[in-house]
Amino acid sequence: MNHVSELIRCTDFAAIKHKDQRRKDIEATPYINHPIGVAKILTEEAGITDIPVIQAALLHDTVEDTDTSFEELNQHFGPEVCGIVKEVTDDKTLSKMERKQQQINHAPHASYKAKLVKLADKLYNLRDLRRCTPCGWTAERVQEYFVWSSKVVAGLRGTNRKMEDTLDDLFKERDIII
Ligand SMILES: Nc1nc2c(ncn2[C@@H]2O[C@H](COP(=O)(O)OP(=O)(O)O)[C@@H](OP(=O)(O)OP(=O)(O)O)[C@H]2O)c(=O)[nH]1
Ligand SMILES: [Mn+2]
Repeated sequence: MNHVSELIRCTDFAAIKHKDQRRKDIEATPYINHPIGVAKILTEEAGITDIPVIQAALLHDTVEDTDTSFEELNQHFGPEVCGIVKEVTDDKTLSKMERKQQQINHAPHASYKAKLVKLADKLYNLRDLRRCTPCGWTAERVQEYFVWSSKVVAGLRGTNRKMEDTLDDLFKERDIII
């Protein structure tokens, strides 16, 4: 199958899976805007043309946030895409604090392709936080998310200059020393 239809298949799959999910902003933006935006950062800003990386970006939150299983991803999109999504999926059996710590610990050991998806995910979410504060979040919680993200990004360095430089500007704006 050609690359365009591979990408549309992923977009369609993710849109169906995330259909009842909304972002945490006041406007309750459809959640699918996030994976599509992560894929766009990779193609438009980071210069990535590797199709499995873009597919994984489109699908990256389906297992973590919906009823999707890795078997399903493997069946529909094959082992490479499924493997990248697995690498960027938090273990939901752990507590939130443990999950956050695991992201910091695991980041340096992720594959190059998974690191690309993680960088784009963090960049999207930090820009989103800058755009507006999620419902119920205090300014302190926003700042903590920036500080935690900077620790995850520290383990992803040396992967993509463009995304790392853009992230660094966002950290500097928040007085986070990197
Ligand atoms: N900035 C922002 N984030 C929102 C919004 N709506 C949903 N999110 C999601 O919330 C997650 C960050 O919030 P947390 O409180 O840290 O995590 P939680 O959802 O597990 O409780 C991100 O998940 P994630 O993509 O899995 O990434 P991460 O948890 O690895 O950072 C992000 O995509 C929004 O309006 N603004
Ligand atoms: Mn995400």
